[in-house]
Amino acid sequence: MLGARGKVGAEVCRAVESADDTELVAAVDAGDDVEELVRAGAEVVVDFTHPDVVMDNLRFCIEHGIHAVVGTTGFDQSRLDQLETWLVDAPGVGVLVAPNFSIGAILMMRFAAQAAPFFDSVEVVELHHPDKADAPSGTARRTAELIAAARREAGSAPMPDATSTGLEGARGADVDGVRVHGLRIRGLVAHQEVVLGAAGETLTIRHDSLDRVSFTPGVMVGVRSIGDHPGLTVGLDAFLDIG
Ligand SMILES: NC(=O)C1=CN([C@@H]2O[C@H](COP(=O)(O)OP(=O)(O)OC[C@H]3O[C@@H](n4cnc5c(N)ncnc54)[C@H](OP(=O)(O)O)[C@@H]3O)[C@@H](O)[C@H]2O)C=CC1
Ligand SMILES: O=C(O)C1=N[C@H](C(=O)O)C[C@H](O)C1
Repeated sequence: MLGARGKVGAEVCRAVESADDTELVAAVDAGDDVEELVRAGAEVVVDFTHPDVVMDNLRFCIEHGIHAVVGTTGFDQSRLDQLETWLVDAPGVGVLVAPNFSIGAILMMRFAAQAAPFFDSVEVVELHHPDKADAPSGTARRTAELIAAARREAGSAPMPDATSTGLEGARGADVDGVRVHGLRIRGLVAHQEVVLGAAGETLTIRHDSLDRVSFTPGVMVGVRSIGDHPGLTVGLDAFLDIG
């Protein structure tokens, strides 16, 4: 485990230790020697650290032939391309990058993409605890990309928006043409709403992670599956039987 003393890392350590078919061989956090992963013979590394350090961690894992299950966010296309490049020299190694491991969040993204072509307007609102480093959240970024792809494929018209003047940021970030708004509120964990609208109606799809245990079943699916999936996989959907 990389990020073993972090909020999610601590939950993952508990899940790995309490399962019959997995063993926690190394619990590494900031300041610890990453070589411990190799000395301990880790077959799979789970990374819940920080966007600033995750790429160095993954280069280390790939170079040492260790599969990786990555929850850390802050990934854009250039980072994913970099991982693909490193993986060319390590053909047996699998890396899973999943912006959200909770089954509810994965379904929320699916439902949003499915609904998006049926409405004129779609915007994403993500709400998180204020200790979060990245904005928008990885989940919101991925949701917006999926919505944009679904609308492109359906030939949807551009979304209506008459804004011609306003304060910078007031309309959120533009991710692939989809507006994403971020709130950072003490007391929250991880929440997201996708708000869709057409003449005379709106549809709101909301997901709430109320506790970080919501992420661990999905992480365990990733840990058990990644060895059979060499190369880069983005999103846990590929390992779930959800069509
Ligand atoms: N994909 C998903 O389902 C989810 C993803 N996340 C993402 O996971 C990441 C971590 O979230 P969270 O647990 O809340 O954050 P935390 O800050 O609670 O935990 C991160 C931990 O990683 C440690 N760390 C920092 N640098 C290194 C390093 N080089 N090697 C090993 N450990 C290191 C930190 O130490 P220190 O504090 O001393 O710097 C800290 O203990 C974030 O990017 C978050 O967005 C979160 C929830 C779910
Ligand atoms: O930092 C968090 O807490 C979370 N990060 C992930 C993200 O950026 O989407 C997943 C979840 O939202 C919790």
